[in-house]
Amino acid sequence: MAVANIPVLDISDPSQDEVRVARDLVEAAIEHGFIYIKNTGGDIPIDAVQGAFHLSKELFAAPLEEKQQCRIQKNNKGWAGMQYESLDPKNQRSGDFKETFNFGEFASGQPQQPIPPSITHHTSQIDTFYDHCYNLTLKLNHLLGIGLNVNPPTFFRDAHLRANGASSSILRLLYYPSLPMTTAQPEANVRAGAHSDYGSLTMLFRLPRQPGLEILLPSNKWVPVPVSPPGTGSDPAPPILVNIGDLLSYWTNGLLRSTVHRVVFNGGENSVKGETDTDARYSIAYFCHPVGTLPLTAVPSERVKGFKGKGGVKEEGEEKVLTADEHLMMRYV
Ligand SMILES: O=C(O)CCC(=O)C(=O)O
Ligand SMILES: [Fe+2]
Repeated sequence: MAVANIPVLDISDPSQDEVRVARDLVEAAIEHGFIYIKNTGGDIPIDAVQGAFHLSKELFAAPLEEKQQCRIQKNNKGWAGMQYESLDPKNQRSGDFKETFNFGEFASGQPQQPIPPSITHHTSQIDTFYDHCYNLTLKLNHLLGIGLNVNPPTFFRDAHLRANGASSSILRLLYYPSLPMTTAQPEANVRAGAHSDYGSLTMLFRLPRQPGLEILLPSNKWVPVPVSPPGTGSDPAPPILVNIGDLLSYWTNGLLRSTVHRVVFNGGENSVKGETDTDARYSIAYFCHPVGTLPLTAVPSERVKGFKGKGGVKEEGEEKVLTADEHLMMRYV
């Protein structure tokens, strides 16, 4: 059965040539919009990832009232219950079969939002994990700058630096309960409806043998994205899946691809060999956004400027330049 042919890169191996890795990253971002980053603990310690999954299980197992006290707000932070979100409302009859909890950035080690009391003893762990994700996305943004020959190569990295202002970046825990036998109607077959992500980059952590994610190919065919692609089976953790979001695609005139994806119940015709787990599924996403007030001016890269794809930033003087937050607001409506 066909699976997504997404390249696996090792960006934490110091013996690798940085420019070469950066170019491979850019080519994968152009062709697939998705890239696997080998996870050998070099950038994010393996026990930090495992710890985040344990914490996630504790959080979703907390009493309903505790989670309801933290309901998601307009600022996109907090808990959303089953079928609250519908990522593909045109094609879905019911909401996504999932619960989510969104963490915004902490300030001085403290959450800026209500946290279920059951997990308050883990707040510093959440803060640390958020920071690991933030730092890895800075590294990825730097590599994209190098790979696209942006002048200066720190252009994208600087656009995401906390020191330059607040961003809408979110660390999201996701819990997809197993499907009760009695609800096996076709419309219940969606854990997360078809969508593309809004920000610049997303990093996704998954658990071994917990498949379900699919991407839509340019040929309009859905293919599964294996959790552990060839070459990663003996790594201490599955690779981190990185994908390009709508903002970065817009900013690069469509050169970098923001690929539509969804999460389905496994066991269907698209299931990956050896990945047929039917339990509840947990995943963790970090949605990276630039500094909110940052104007999305033309990327100083010949390759980006020379690419005439769909949409894209306006030439100076042509139209109002959007800020990162204005771009996000447009995506919300
Ligand atoms: O859970 C997953 O595998 C993907 C989730 C996702 O695409 C999202 O939350 O944007
Ligand atoms: Fe997504």
